[in-house]
Amino acid sequence: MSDQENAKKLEELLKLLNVNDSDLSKLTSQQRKEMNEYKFWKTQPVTKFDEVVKNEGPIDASKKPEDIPDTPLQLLGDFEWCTVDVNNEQQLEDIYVLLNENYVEDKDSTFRFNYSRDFLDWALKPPGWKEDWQVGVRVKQTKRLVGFISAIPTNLQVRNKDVRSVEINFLCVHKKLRSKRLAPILIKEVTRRVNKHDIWQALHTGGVVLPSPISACRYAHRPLNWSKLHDVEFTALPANATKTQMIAKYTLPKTPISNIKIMEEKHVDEAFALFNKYQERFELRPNFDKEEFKHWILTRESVVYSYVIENDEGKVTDFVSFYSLPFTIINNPMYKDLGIGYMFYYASDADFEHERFSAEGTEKLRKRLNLLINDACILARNLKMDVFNALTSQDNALFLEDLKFGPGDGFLNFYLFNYRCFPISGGIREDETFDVEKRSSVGVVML
Ligand SMILES: CCCCCCCCCCCCCC(=O)SCCNC(=O)CCNC(=O)[C@H](O)C(C)(C)COP(=O)(O)OP(=O)(O)OC[C@H]1O[C@@H](n2cnc3c(N)ncnc32)[C@H](O)[C@@H]1OP(=O)(O)O
Repeated sequence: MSDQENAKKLEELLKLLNVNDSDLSKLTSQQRKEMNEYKFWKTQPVTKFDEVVKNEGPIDASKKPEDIPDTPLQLLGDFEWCTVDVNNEQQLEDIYVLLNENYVEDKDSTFRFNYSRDFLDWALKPPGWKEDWQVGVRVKQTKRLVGFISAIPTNLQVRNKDVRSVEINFLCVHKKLRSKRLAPILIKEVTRRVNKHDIWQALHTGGVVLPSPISACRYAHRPLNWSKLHDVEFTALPANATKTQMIAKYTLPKTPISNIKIMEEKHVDEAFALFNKYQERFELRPNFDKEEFKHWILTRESVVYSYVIENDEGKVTDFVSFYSLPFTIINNPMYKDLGIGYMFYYASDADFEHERFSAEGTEKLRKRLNLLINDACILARNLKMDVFNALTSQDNALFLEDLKFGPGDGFLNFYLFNYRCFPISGGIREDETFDVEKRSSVGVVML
């Protein structure tokens, strides 16, 4: 199937997702591949495209850790399993090299994610992380790392239920070993290792359509350095506009508008309480404890940045965080990388008195988020980031257009492994525009 046909199918799927708020049955085998063609996924405990979800909960709840084999799956002769010790500099370097040479690229192979060592150290080692869940495949003879997948623990809240889970990320197979069914083996091996710890559910995201997304969000981009984005062909010059006009359109003030400041340890208790209260509005969200909150949110240079706004009494009324994940620009004579800030978690006390979708509450929140996220964009620009990315998740649809985020080509599907779930709104309408009215009920951000 050509890329164009694939894109069309995805478009249809997204439309269906939007019109069928509580019914996955319309996500039929017409979308992407026939269910039967998912040779691996059709064997896994996931919701089928044509399945009508009646109740939310685990799909297969029959197993116990002792039922799970103690030894890894068989690999082809030339390869061997390894556990990658991310505390070991050389081994972290192995992951870094594998990802930087082989991880996600755009479809024209112009940009590739450039996960830094510090970023990986942050992403792979939250409180409760397990070395055993950083699963690698090496070439027996050379010990070169050619495959990787990771799991980190997370306590998810899916509507009113606590779901002890892992987040799966950084699945990567070396380019030379693609299409050899190594990915399903990595997925099965990480599943085995996680199941041994009596955990049976997982959250993962991806651009690919698999059975079956519980939500789909769209990427949106706010240029911070328009001329560079144009030079590297990330952004085109629209017809009827000049470069000068575009630069002027995206120019931001030199310094933030509010009294926003870096979040410090002393702000954590208040920011954490604010976060917990704010997150209650979402149907899918992580339940962080305070240590996790600190791990994910407190600023780490070049990795994640967080800021608070305090009122006159010194009380934290808002916080915002974004992470830094640059792109490597492949084969560009002028620039090697593109600085990218990604919207992460935020919270505001602007509308706690109202029901989430009331007109009054919405307007108050919209105003406050406009101020907060505009300041976040200014701070990101001052950190030399070239573009600020956000999904249509959370309450983002409230500020995206106002703050000149343009809709991107990319969509992100959210999946729950071994858990049936009604669809969750992803912040896009049937025509894929930002859904300002309904916004999104996805309150988890995956790296
Ligand atoms: C309780 C605990 C449970 C833990 C596990 C929960 C599930 C976690 C699931 C993983 C979440 C990962 C989250 C992230 O990290 S998303 C990021 C994924 N990584 C990349 O895109 C990096 C660049 N690409 C690659 O390295 C390879 O193309 C990968 C490794 C992606 C596939 O390698 P390859 O191209 O050489 O293919 P194959 O011949 O080995 O295998 C083909 C089979 O693999 C299915 N496939 C392809 N891509 C994905 C994908 N992104 N999620 C799930 N499945 C995927 C595909 O439908 C087919 O199955 P089926 O169509 O026949 O059925």
